Amino acid sequence: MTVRIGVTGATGRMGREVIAAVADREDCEVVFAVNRDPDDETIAGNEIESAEEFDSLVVDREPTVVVDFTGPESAVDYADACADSNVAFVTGTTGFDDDQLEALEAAGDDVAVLHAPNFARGVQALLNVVGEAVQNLPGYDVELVETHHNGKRDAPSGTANRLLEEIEANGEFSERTHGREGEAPREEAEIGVHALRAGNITGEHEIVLADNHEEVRLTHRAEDRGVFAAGAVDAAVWIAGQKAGRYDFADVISE
Ligand SMILES: NC(=O)C1=CN([C@@H]2O[C@H](COP(=O)(O)OP(=O)(O)OC[C@H]3O[C@@H](n4cnc5c(N)ncnc54)[C@H](OP(=O)(O)O)[C@@H]3O)[C@@H](O)[C@H]2O)C=CC1
Ligand SMILES: O=C(O)C1=N[C@H](C(=O)O)C[C@H](O)C1
Repeated sequence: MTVRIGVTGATGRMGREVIAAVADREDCEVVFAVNRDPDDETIAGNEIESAEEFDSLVVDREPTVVVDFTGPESAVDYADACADSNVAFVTGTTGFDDDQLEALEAAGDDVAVLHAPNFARGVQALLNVVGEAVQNLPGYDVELVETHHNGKRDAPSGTANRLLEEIEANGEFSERTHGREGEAPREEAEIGVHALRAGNITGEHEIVLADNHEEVRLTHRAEDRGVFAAGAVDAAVWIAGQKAGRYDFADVISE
């Protein structure tokens, strides 16, 4: 069965990559690609249509799944529309607040919804090992540095937040300190969190664990956005066979 994919945020950095990744495969196809502000451009042979047409495109083109890389507010709207039309929803969008996350989760009562802040398999591996590193090094200082391009809106990154949850679940920490300025000595059990924004850097996450005699650095560096798009399309093909519920990229990888 060919998985029919609708793409949102089609002319964005990630939307373009998703369309290109689908074009490289034989098990799926793009049935529509929308953007808030479409122009006459085509991407890998796909016309870009207006996001205002989303609801009718979902009915007329019968996608199996929508893949979304936009912004939190629109991702929630798209998830709601998919839930109403019995279409699965995969989103890599980050920067959701608690209410938006709750709304996204609610869509999972009706259809399969997969939300992952990072579709790189290497980040999944990093998530698997970071807790163990923290457990093995009790009392070590932990700092997290994430570096992204100058167009990124949210900070810390969605991936950084996910890594922080993993770190906090595996050690005794007091608080997150976001950057330092002025008289700001390090508190013993704090986790320092630092967001760098520069140029066109695709995405780097580094966790530093150190005491006064040694340091361990766990680093993931995405070389290009194709790695995220490939994971998102893997997730879209995988979710086509799933029942309603909330899923994670780890569910895709574990099969
Ligand atoms: N999970 C993962 O692996 C990854 C996640 N991301 C996340 O994906 C998201 C998008 O990133 P990126 O592609 O770099 O961002 P871009 O700004 O390049 O693209 C976002 C796209 O979404 C559209 N958009 C934004 N807001 C709305 C809205 N309210 N309604 C409709 N369309 C909207 C934009 O349209 P317009 O042109 O009109 O502004 C644009 O086409 C971010 O949250 C980012 O953190 C990014 C990379 C990997
Ligand atoms: O905005 C980006 O570019 C990225 N966002 C994701 C995040 O917020 O974690 C994933 C990746 O690092 C690229």
